[in-house]
Amino acid sequence: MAELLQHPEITRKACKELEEVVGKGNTLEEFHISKLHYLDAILKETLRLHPVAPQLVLRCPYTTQTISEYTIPKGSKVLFNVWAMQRDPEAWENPMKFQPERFMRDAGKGDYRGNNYSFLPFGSGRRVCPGIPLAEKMILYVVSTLLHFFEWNLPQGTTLDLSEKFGLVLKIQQPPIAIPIAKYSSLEHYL
Ligand code: HEM
Repeated sequence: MAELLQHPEITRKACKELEEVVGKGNTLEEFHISKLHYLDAILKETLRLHPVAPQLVLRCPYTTQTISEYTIPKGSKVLFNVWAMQRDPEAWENPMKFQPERFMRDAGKGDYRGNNYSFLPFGSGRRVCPGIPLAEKMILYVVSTLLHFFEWNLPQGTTLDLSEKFGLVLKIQQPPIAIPIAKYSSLEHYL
């Protein structure tokens, strides 16, 4: 939602997709979700720039391992800086720009199962997040519903600060305040 508040053109495209797939004023149902390709690309781009677990979960090898020219001694604590990997200019064009279209052009780039080492928002390997199907559906469902029924604006005279607060879980430093305006006058859309 914070990235969308910063990018009105992207929000307009997402709302247009919702109107085409769900229909003006219709309730979003589970079967619509797989048809929301642009919203899916928005989710992927958000998880690329703002991975929930920026360093994944600590790994600790049982035996000494050699990977390329690196030796990782048994018992080391290994963190993967996914935050940096997902902003690597060698892997991503204009890495600092919020551009959902990059995932529309190349669907393989947005594989959540950890096969593309430049994009690991849910981790990889045997400890990969088992909640991917639920997370993917629920985030798209909630964000799409918020966009389909409300127009969102920043309070007048305010700007959004997307600075992050690092930790095991990545958070936004200043939680954004946004004002919803109902798109429909009839109460039945909101009950
Ligand atoms: C946006 C939503 C979510 C994100 C970004 C996310 C991300 C992650 C990440 C990065 C890991 C660590 C993977 C690794 O180190 O390789 C993880 C682990 C895990 N996630 Fe999620 N997750 C999400 C939602 C969920 C949901 C909805 C569930 C359950 C319903 C869930 C259950 C778990 C569990 C149980 C683990 C530990 C797996 C293990 O260590 O074997 N997650 N998640």
